[in-house]
Amino acid sequence: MKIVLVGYMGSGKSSVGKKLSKVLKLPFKDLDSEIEKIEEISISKIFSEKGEIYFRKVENRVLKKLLSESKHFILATGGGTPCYGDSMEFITAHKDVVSIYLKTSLEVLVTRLKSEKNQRPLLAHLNNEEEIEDFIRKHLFERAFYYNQANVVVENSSEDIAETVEKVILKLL
Ligand SMILES: Nc1ncnc2c1ncn2[C@@H]1O[C@H](COP(=O)(O)OP(=O)(O)OP(=O)(O)O)[C@@H](O)[C@H]1O
Ligand SMILES: O=C(O)C1=C[C@@H](O)[C@@H](O)[C@H](O)C1
Ligand SMILES: [Mg+2]
Repeated sequence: MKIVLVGYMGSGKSSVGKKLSKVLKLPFKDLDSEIEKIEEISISKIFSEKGEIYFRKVENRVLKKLLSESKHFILATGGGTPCYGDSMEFITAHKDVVSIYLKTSLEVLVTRLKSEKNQRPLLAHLNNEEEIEDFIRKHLFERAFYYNQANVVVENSSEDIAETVEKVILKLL
């Protein structure tokens, strides 16, 4: 089985994915880290030096390469992965892939991301909590169309990562 986690920045794909991989004893892959390995620079540098369009093309290509492998794994995607090109179609077309949308409330996303915004190039320019909230509200509204195409939706607005891992496992049974 391949499990693909989708959701907004800060929804917990990387954190939940790592824990889930330990419980299910499946290898964990993070699409952002895979891209950084292949490109040999950080995501922030890809955005600033090569631009977002370049990043989206690489992201789509690396996603397709990973999902075409016969190995089983848990993949944490980037926050924008399903929202560009044919990426979400590609994910849902694979019958050996279970896609899971980690759904997190606007309030919680703002709380989590305000201290981590500088690690995320799309948020780095925002100056205060109000701007962060306004940006995320609009962005999440646009992106929810893609996230909602996932096979399963799991709420991840609590502080407790283990609780979310349990919810995911119950949905997989
Ligand atoms: N219930 C929870 N599940 C996951 N992460 C949580 C939870 N509560 C708090 N966090 C924190 O939220 C932050 C964001 O999580 P994470 O980096 O896993 O998000 P992400 O979805 O991978 O984001 P991105 O799309 O930017 O890669 C982390 O610092 C994590 O510790
Ligand atoms: O939501 C997004 O578009 C992004 C999320 C991160 O995971 C990275 O993939 C990058 O910072 C872009
Ligand atoms: Mg991540």
